[in-house]
Amino acid sequence: MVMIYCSSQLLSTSFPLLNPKTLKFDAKYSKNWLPLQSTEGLVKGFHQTGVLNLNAMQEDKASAVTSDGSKLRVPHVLTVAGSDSGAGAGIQADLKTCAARGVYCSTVITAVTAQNTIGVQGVEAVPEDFVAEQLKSVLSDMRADVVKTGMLPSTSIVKILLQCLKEFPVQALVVDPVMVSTSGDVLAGPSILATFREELLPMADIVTPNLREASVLLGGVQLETVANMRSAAKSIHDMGPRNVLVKGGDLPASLDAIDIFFDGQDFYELRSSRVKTRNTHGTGCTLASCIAAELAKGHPMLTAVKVAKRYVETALDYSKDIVIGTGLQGPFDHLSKLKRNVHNAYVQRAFDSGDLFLYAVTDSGMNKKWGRSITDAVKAAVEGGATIVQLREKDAETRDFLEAAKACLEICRSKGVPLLINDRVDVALACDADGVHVGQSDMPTNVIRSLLGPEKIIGVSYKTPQQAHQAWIHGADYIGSGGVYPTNTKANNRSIGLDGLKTVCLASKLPVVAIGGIGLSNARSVMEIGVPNPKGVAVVSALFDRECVLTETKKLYAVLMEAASRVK
Ligand SMILES: Cc1ncc(COP(=O)(O)OP(=O)(O)O)c(N)n1
Ligand SMILES: Cc1nc(C(=O)O)sc1CCOP(=O)(O)O
Ligand SMILES: [Mg+2]
Repeated sequence: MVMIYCSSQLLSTSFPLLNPKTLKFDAKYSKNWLPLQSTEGLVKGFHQTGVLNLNAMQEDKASAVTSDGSKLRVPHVLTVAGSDSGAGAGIQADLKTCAARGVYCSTVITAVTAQNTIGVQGVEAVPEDFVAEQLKSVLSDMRADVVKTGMLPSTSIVKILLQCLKEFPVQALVVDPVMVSTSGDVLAGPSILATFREELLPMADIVTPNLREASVLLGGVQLETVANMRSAAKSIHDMGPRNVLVKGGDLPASLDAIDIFFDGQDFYELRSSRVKTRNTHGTGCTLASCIAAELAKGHPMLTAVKVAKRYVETALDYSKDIVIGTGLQGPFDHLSKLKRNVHNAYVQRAFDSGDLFLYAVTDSGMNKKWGRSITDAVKAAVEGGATIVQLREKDAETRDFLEAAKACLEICRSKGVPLLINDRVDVALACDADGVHVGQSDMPTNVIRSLLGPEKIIGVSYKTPQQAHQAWIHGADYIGSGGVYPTNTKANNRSIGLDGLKTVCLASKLPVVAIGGIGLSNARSVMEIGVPNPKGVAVVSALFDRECVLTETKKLYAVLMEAASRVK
């Protein structure tokens, strides 16, 4: 017998599955488990078979959570499945799903398929001993929280897996009973059916058959209605799995995608609108691995199933018109990222310090004063020679700001000019802007980087050499330094003068753009301070608090070009 001891506070914050309040529910959901005793501060549990199971994981997490942050374990799904060369399904879908859901995924490959959007051209099973070796390598060292199975091509492989799970128990086993591919190709022969029914399903915490698989498991019954699905879920539950999800994606004459979830007591009819798309290859693998990922995070089974269904629906909707392959069934985009490079045919080029040369920063108040839209102002600045644009719309409504940003992006991209958003990382993300400019009190650079990704431009405002060093350490791309001169555009702004700018420029390993009170009359002095930095000037009122933005931008560009030629 194995016992663990945890404070109730730790239980409730870190281990919802073992919270005394929910223990009853978990004992039902994972029927190998029984609570022995539940007292004020202590919970003792044991596995009926005497095998260390859920407790092993929780115990491990307990020490990880209470020790220093660097020891924190991440949720981990091990997928035991076949490789799909087309990468829409199988191991490849599982890896992408777990990555998208923020869960680590290790892989044991049971078979290699030659497969594309037309069908399965070949299957090569991995030798059984080698499947066993992969299982042992991962489970003996890496402690998976949840195992998810896909293609299991032979009875022996099922037996090897079950043996390994006895030796290295995990929190949950998710079984996607892959028997026939969506293109109709058989991936697991009839001999394996008995082993599925008699040995694998009784060990499963959830099994996720589609209509065809449910029918095969039940000896060929016809499944054509939601009522049929309910009775199928019940009959499959009788084979031993703790939960059953019968997927009705192929249900004839249904506008919705209806799945039936049965936990042994209650039925849940889960509905989502059917996404009209050819790109459905791999939805089964994806749904099961997402369930596994959510379980690994500690969510209860029904929550995991609902999140997984929503995840698949969202990914399908995002991918509904992408075109990969010539066959009837295409893959979808698990990470919802592919289209950005297809739609606009725009791939962001690397940031270059030369981009800072004439840096136009918009101001909604000035645009209103002169009766201009943001887009008209940006168009004029770009035509006049601005080499980078920042939308600094301090009092715009978020929705208006986003719409304006999208329109300005089109203008800037048509001229190859990067467009940054001031302060609002959310708006930059939503419109896929080229980057952001932030100040000292905005989001930290490393957080912005993790949100925006490695290719985006991050500029940060700094006034001192020490701060300039920080910007470099934290991974910014450039520094905005000022106010060089007094300005009316930004309230209570401390000026650092040309000397202050020079000190920052000398200390900075990053390119610097000067800002604050700069215009036609003094841009030359800024560019000629006698150090390699600054790379340019950032201006607001000198361009936008003027009658003609185009003319003023052209004039400033000419001044800067002349200064640059002198510096050379
Ligand atoms: C190029 C450039 N440099 C500095 C600033 C100032 O940014 P911040 O300190 O965040 O102040 P606000 O612009 O938000 O008022 C800038 N916007 N651009
Ligand atoms: C937005 C901003 N940031 C500053 C800083 O010192 O960081 S000065 C400034 C305003 C710049 O406007 P103008 O070109 O009209 O002087
Ligand atoms: Mg700011």
